[in-house]
Amino acid sequence: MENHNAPSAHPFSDADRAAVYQAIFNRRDVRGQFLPTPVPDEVLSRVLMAAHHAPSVGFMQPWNFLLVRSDEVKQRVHGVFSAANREAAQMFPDEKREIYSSLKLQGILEAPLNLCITCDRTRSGPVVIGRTHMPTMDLYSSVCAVQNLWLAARAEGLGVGWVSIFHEKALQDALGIPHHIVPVAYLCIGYVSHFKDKPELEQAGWLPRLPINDLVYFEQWGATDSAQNDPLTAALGAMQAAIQHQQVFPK
Ligand SMILES: Cc1cc2c(cc1C)N(C[C@H](O)[C@H](O)[C@H](O)COP(=O)(O)O)c1[nH]c(=O)[nH]c(=O)c1N2
Repeated sequence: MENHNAPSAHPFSDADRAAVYQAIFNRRDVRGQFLPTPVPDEVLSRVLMAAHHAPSVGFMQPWNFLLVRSDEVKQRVHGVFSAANREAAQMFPDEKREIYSSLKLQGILEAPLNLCITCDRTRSGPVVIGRTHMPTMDLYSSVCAVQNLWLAARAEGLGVGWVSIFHEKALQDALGIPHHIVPVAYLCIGYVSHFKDKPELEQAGWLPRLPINDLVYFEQWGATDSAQNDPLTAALGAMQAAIQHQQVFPK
């Protein structure tokens, strides 16, 4: 993993670079392995600050961070999840419904900390640099904050699980969020007994990880390198196989 071609101004050592990839490749969506150990404020302040340093369209910073620690509020949110989850199960075809119902899809009550990351779509007025023609960019900015927090949390040894099985209005009401503020992500956060090696949905046979070479196009939509002789295609294929066999980016 040595970076022989790094320009001289490259600020990361090989070890630092490897640590970034380690956080990315060993991050997991955690639903079931939470420990009750509280998250110290020093650690929490670091992951929240990482979220606050995410990119945002027009530097809009449309996020807020609503921390939930009380059992009473968690129970309310869990009720909102349960109602939506019962409806969700009915939406899947018969052959998938049984697996769906067996999946654990949240750790709201077990995680010592819950966090709702929101998007205030009005934050810097109606005209925002970069959002003039694609209005959803503010929502994507809040998602960038989620991902920053998720990776920082992994580096801290904290598990994060994203729960999105809610009626939006019911979640807003449970948390006292005004209806013009979008609850982008409801996250369950805490130390964990272990991180799984693979996504739980992959392990459960729900879906496999897609081959990256089916997703990379050249010059025009849909144009994969079907001859498989492009060096990038070869490198990506080899890397995906190695990751699948845990040969690179070990924990
Ligand atoms: C926008 C969004 C929304 C959700 C999720 C993720 C994202 C990005 N995920 C987690 C998701 O299932 C998980 O990321 C994938 O299965 C891949 O697994 P890893 O995150 O790599 O462990 C998720 N998981 C879950 O158990 N309940 C949920 O409601 C959701 N919702």
